[in-house]
Amino acid sequence: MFVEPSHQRGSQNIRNGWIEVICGSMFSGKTEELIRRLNRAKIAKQKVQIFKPALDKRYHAENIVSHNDNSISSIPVVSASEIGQLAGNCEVVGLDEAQFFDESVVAVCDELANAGKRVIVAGLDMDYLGKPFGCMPQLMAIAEYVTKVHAICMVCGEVASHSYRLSPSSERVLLGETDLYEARCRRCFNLGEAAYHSL
Ligand SMILES: Nc1ncnc2c1ncn2[C@@H]1O[C@H](COP(=O)(O)OP(=O)(O)O)[C@@H](O)[C@H]1O
Ligand SMILES: Cc1cn([C@H]2C[C@H](O)[C@@H](COP(=O)(O)O)O2)c(=O)[nH]c1=O
Ligand SMILES: [Zn+2]
Repeated sequence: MFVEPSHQRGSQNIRNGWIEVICGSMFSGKTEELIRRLNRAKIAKQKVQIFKPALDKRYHAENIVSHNDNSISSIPVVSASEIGQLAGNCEVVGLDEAQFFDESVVAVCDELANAGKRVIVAGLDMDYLGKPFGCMPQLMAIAEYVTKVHAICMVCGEVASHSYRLSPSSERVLLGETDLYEARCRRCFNLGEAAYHSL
C-alpha cells in the first residue's frame, strides 16, 4: 500500500513537490488507487484538482469513474497545456487516463512538481499490442514514485499485466470496457484467441 511522503520544505521555505505514477493494464485498479490517494489528500484538507482527457467520456462527462463505480469529480481538458493554469493554487494534482494526453503532459507534470505540488498520474503502461502507451514511459522516468498494479487474467486466473482486445480493430485509441477488452497474463495475451483452448 502506497503511503504518502510528507511535504518537506527546502532552504527557502519552498514546498518540495513530486510525481507519483500509478500504471498497469485495464481493470488493474489504477483509477481506484488514484481516487483513494486523492480522497486521502482531501481528508487532510489539501486543495486537490483532478483532470482527465476530454476524449474519455465513457462513464461520465466530468467525473472520473472506476470499473467498480467509485467516482470523483474532475475537469476534462483537450490539451495537457491547459492544466498548468487550471491547477492554480492547489497542492495536489491528479491526472487519469494519462496515456491519452498529448506530449506536453510531461513538461506540465514536471513544472507542477517543481512548483511544489504533489502530482499523481494514472494511466495504461501498455496498449492492446503490449507496446508502451503514449507518454507513460517518460512520465514513469521522471516520477519519484511508480506503482504498478495488476488485474486478474480472465482466462487462467493468474496475475494480469496486459490488456487483450477482443475486437479486430487496429486503431490505437478504442474506448471500451469488458465489451472490448479483458485483462490477461503474459502467456494468455501471447496465445491470443487460442488461449481458451489451451487450458
Ligand atoms: N480481470 C479483472 N481483474 C481485477 N479486477 C477487475 C477485473 N475485471 C473487472 N475488475 C473490476 O475492476 C476494478 C478496478 O477498476 P479500475 O480502478 O477502474 O481499474 P483501471 O483504472 O485499472 O482500469 C476492480 O476492483 C474490479 O471490481
Ligand atoms: C489497451 C487499450 C485501451 N484503450 C482504452 C480502453 C479504455 O477506454 C481506456 C483504458 O481505461 P482503463 O481505465 O485503464 O480501464 O483506454 C485504448 O484506447 N487503446 C488500447 O490499446
Ligand atoms: Zn492467463
